[in-house]
Amino acid sequence: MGYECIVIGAGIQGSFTAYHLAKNNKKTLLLEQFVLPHSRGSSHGQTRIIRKAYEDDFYIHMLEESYELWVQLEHEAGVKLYRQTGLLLMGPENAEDLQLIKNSMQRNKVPSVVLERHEFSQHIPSVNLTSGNEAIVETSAGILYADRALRAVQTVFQSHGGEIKDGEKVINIEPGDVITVTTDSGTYQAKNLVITAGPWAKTLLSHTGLQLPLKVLKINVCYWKEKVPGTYSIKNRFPCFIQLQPKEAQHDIYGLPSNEYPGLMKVSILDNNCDITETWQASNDFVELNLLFPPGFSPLAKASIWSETEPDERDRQKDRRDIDALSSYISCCFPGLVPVPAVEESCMYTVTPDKHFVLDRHPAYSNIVIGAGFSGHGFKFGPVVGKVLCELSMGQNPSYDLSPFSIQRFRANPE
Ligand SMILES: Cc1cc2nc3c(=O)[nH]c(=O)nc-3n(C[C@H](O)[C@H](O)[C@H](O)COP(=O)(O)OP(=O)(O)OC[C@H]3O[C@@H](n4cnc5c(N)ncnc54)[C@H](O)[C@@H]3O)c2cc1C
Ligand SMILES: O=C(O)[C@@H]1CCCCN1
Repeated sequence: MGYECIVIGAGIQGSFTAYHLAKNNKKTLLLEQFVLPHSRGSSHGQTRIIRKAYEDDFYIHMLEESYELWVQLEHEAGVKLYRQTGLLLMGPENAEDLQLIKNSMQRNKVPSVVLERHEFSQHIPSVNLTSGNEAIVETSAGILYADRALRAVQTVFQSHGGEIKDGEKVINIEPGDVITVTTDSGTYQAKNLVITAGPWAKTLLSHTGLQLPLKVLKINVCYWKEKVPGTYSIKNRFPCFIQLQPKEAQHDIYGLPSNEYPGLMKVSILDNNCDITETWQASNDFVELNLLFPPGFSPLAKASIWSETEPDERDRQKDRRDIDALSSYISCCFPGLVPVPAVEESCMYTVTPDKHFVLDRHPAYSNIVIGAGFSGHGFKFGPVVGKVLCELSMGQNPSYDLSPFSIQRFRANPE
């Protein structure tokens, strides 16, 4: 029995693609290697940030629709998926990335409030603003309930006639006018295929003869205990935050208000778009990042903050340098937290050299569509990513200019 479309990978991107296909009356099969729900890819966990604080207008435009589609899913599934908390963005005055974000927010009329240094502690008493930093709050940002969202989108997909087969790993793909997909327990055929395999994208694409510059990084996700429970909680109206660091630090820090584990706040590290591109060609085991801290922080010279990993072997990676860097930051700026992580979890980023996604057709097979390389910031875009991958798969013109997300951009001499 053939399908109009098979989607490989039931993370947030594949699930939303399948959802849109089924809503367009396409007979769709969603294949997932693990039994659902699982925590071995990139879409698990209770929360993700949704924000419009981006440097690029195209992300902000996509997010405008994404917010609407999240609300639509809330109505369809009858569950609450979004909670407005605001996003506190802190960074060195006149830092280029902060200025670019501020400018694009202003250009796109993203609701925000500048917190002057003298009024900062009155509004956010539990955070020490680093000297020489400025702060801005994006008021409409918030959190998405990730696990709940994944369940909701899969349920609505099934209610539109979509079929999910979990616990079935795809082991081969034979391209053609009719594509044959072989799993460890069956063979399926379809006119179209969408590959949204997260950290396993490289392995799956190799069956189609395509190599993309994707790196899989293991991320330590840490939760820190509040000295006084509730200090940084959603109930106390504490926002999500992103701390931009000086360029030389090559990593930024972010956090979400305490919510999922009562009394514990999630604070982790993110890279700040610097030198991953430069180290791309290096065949070392780590992405080399030079860490440099603002005054008061313990300097760590030329440390590797994230381990590159094989997605099936991430638990073997035990690098802790990012945790040391976080402890220093927390001691300095979040005095209400115990600077030793209470819970450590892990997740994976699949990053492209420029941190923009891959949303494109396969260069050799136009009936194979690829969604990959979400580079640690793709969850919030799920509804729109699913929509454009569905449009590409149905042979329609996509609703957005997808040139920032093209495969062509990785070619040494793009035509
Ligand atoms: C710690 C962390 C924090 C993040 N924070 C944010 C945030 O605040 N805001 C935000 O917007 N984004 C955030 N992200 C990014 C976001 O979560 C990811 O971009 C997104 O979840 C990627 O989804 P995906 O569907 O591409 O991948 P995945 O969720 O990994 O899904 C891919 C699926 O494909 C399946 N698969 C792979 N190979 C096969 C095969 N051979 N056969 C069958 N199935 C297969 C996998 O098992 C997996 O379920 C964060 C990510 C991490 C790790
Ligand atoms: O996509 C986001 O908004 C977050 C920012 C912090 C790092 C993880 N991703």
